[in-house]
Amino acid sequence: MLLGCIGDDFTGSSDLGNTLAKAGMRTVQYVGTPDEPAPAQVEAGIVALKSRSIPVQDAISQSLAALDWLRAQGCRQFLFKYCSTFDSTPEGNIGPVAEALAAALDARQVIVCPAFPATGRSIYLGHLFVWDRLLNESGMQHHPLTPMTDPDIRRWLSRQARGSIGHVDAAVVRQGAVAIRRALADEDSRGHRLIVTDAIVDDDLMALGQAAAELPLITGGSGIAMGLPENFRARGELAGCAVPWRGQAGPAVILSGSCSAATREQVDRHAARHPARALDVGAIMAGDLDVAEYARWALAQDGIPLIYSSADPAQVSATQERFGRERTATAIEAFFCDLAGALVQHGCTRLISAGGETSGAVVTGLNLAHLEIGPEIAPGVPVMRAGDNLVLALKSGNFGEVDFFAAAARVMERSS
Ligand SMILES: Nc1ncnc2c1ncn2[C@@H]1O[C@H](COP(=O)(O)OP(=O)(O)OP(=O)(O)O)[C@@H](O)[C@H]1O
Ligand SMILES: O=C(O)[C@@H](O)C(=O)CO
Repeated sequence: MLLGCIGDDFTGSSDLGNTLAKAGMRTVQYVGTPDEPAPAQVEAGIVALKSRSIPVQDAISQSLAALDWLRAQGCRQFLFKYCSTFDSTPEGNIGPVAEALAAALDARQVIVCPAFPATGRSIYLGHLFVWDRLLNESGMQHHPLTPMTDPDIRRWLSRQARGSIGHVDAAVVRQGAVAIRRALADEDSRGHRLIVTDAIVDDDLMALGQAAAELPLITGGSGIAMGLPENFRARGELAGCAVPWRGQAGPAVILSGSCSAATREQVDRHAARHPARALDVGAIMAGDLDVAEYARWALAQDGIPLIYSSADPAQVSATQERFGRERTATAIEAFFCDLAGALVQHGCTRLISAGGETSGAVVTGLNLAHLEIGPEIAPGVPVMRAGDNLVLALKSGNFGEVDFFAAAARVMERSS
């Protein structure tokens, strides 16, 4: 294994898998840190954790355990993948995990770059934009678990990190890899270990990737991985032949727990054309919803059934005030976890899930060890094979066009 990656959630890890596989690396996503060695042909391994919204110390220890395993597989370069909207709280977990990984690897000049231009995320003068909106005006200020209220990534990160934060701005990034390397070294000599780098378009990310060829640790969204495969290719280290992909027919079901603006639109569009049931969160909290009945309902439908808890910010706030933020999230996720298990047990072969935490719960309910990366459905969302008769699509909250769910079901059937 050449490149060892640690993802702080499951959809984000599949987003990264998509980028690396498209760029020609043989990539496997692992569900948590494996107990066994990886097969020799894996070139990029992604250990998907569910560490974005857990206590800081737990996120650090899980990430360090993942790092140990990746090192034991022979990796020489490591990537910590977090959200392109920098989802985190003033306490963490991005800064503390990045610093712990850097300390373990004795890494300096650690790039911090959540940019992902294909989905509208760019960084200019340290500020994160989602299309033409600053992060804190993009809808992310209403996120149920990690409301993002500050668009200045340097300032937000400095609240989480022990060390000071450096910055390489767009004017330097535009000059290419040599200038970036020089600027990273300058920031390092000023004592900054974590260094936010601007990136507006894919070319910026390719230049950053080239500049990072010899760096042990890189952190960011999936965009920062775009330029890395080329470094391994240039050294003649990639096998270079694609792994064949087989599509999957059979019953498809959608589970959506994301409350993002994009997902809510996708839910509305899909529900207007296909069977759909909204979950009553109060009934989940009271333990009154029968998972088996929902699974039976879904598998008896024509079309592509959708079961969702997705709700608008006012409903989410009201629910959280009534039941508590953590308790609500945990109960909804537990419901989706059990429902995913029941659906697959009774014949679902194409399972689509929306939301990172939700997808973490779904994958946990399926007891999977690893996922093979397949074709792209939308920027940042691949199909993944999870066994002989099961494929998954794990959609990050804000990704995908308005008809994403139907498109996903179609791409899942396709062989390449
Ligand atoms: N109706 C609701 N009321 C309150 N909380 C909800 C409701 N529906 C879902 N949730 C919780 O909100 C959280 C949504 O997070 P999730 O990561 O699944 O989506 P997302 O943040 O939009 O996706 P991503 O992390 O991929 O951007 C989950 O913990 C989920 O359980
Ligand atoms: O980077 C992103 O936006 C996604 O891969 C993600 O992590 C959302 O959970």
